[in-house]
Amino acid sequence: MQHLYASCGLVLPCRLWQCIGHRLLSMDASSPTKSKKGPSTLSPEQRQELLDPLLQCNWKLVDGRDAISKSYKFKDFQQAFSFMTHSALNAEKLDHHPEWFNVYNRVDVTLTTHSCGGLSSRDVRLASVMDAAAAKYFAQ
Ligand SMILES: C[C@H](O)[C@H](O)[C@H]1CNC2=NC(N)=NC(=O)C2=N1
Repeated sequence: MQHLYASCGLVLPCRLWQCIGHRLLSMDASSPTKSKKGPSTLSPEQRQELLDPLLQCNWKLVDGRDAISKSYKFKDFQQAFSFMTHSALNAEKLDHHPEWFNVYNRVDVTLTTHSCGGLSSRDVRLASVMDAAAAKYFAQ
């Protein structure tokens, strides 16, 4: 079985995806995310393990801040807005929210964690959720 990872057409074996997902879950359980301190920024090792797959799927590091961004293009406004609705509902469930901009069929997304001032596991999770939503709504 395979998991369609992201809208870039990259297909990761399900086992690899489970490995990344499992890593995210254990980070959330063991890191201060669950404590009053809130999420912490990714370590260099976590960046390599968790961010590299996203950078292969058209996510880019943002100049001048610890954030990632991606521009999605859909067939029309209806699909772009469906993607945004789906992503917004999931962002709310994750209690983690994107910075985004929409014009017609384009949605530009920037992810970072405001409370820790940089990239955390929550951004990786939300990026994965948005890529899965984009695949559902046929981003080009
Ligand atoms: C109170 C609430 O949990 C926080 O404000 C959450 C909500 N969504 C968030 N989203 C993002 N991107 N960064 C945060 O630090 C953040 N914090």
